[in-house]
Amino acid sequence: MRRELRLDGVGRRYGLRGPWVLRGVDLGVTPGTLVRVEGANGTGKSTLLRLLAGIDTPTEGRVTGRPRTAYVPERFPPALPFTAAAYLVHLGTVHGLSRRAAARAAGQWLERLGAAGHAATPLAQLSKGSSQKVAVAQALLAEPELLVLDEAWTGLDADARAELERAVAERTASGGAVVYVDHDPSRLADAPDATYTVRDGGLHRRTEVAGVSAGPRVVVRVQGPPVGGLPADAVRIAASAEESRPGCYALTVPASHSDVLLRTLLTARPPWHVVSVHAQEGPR
Ligand SMILES: Nc1ncnc2c1ncn2[C@@H]1O[C@H](COP(=O)(O)OP(=O)(O)OP(=O)(O)O)[C@@H](O)[C@H]1O
Repeated sequence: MRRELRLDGVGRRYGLRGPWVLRGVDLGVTPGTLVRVEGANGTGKSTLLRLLAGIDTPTEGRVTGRPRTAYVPERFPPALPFTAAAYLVHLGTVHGLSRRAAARAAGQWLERLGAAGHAATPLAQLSKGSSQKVAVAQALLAEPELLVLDEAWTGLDADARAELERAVAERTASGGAVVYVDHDPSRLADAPDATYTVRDGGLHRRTEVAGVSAGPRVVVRVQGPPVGGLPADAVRIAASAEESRPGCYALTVPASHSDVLLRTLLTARPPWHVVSVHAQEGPR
């Protein structure tokens, strides 16, 4: 993702005389950031996400800077005459992958989400949870620049929920943006770069109270080359980095992002040495 996706003066209402669900919304989604959207039921969160995902257009206002976008809808339409794998390959080619690359990515995502055994199952016969895994896989297949997740964790088992959190961290680490809604306040807690509440048709940015944070964090101590600094992807993932002496850092990261941070450091050129990994203790 090279530039910001922007909503300027965006409004949406359904029908010619329907009430405005959203009005005067200005929002920039910056590359490499995670954005959470909150709000009471029926306030317009899904409406906003559909506009961000580009599957709906505003009644008024402008959307500019659209990157390659993928979307996991609140409700996934499974009644299509495809097996899970055939559906994913088809969508992968729609996203611009070759058939071979799409088949490989489909296999990898079904495996990561614990649904490899359902590759040959017709979509209509999938359980709700497996169907949700396919919905998630179709969005991740082509490594989108912007990933929009509307309650995408709902219905997933614990392993798949953790895998989706890792996938979110991977997207932002590689410079993409992720926007999500989730009913669970602890979902990716501490990880968002910005949180917005949809209220009275408008978008209100939440400012964090200093020192108060909701989710578990991990401190990773690493050692690398004394000059040159941390790999750029690691800087993007870490919530904070303290250099104690040249090349020695203590990185604090939301627990959901620790795997991706470790992988980034260990696969860097040259690789970084991980000295210790432990849960952050005490008040923050
Ligand atoms: N396709 C549509 N046609 C008509 N009205 C719609 C449509 N989609 C949403 N609405 C209305 O717009 C308002 C906001 O709905 P939306 O689904 O965006 O809210 P939400 O915050 O995502 O709700 P929830 O938390 O219940 O999922 C609601 O009053 C809803 O009935």
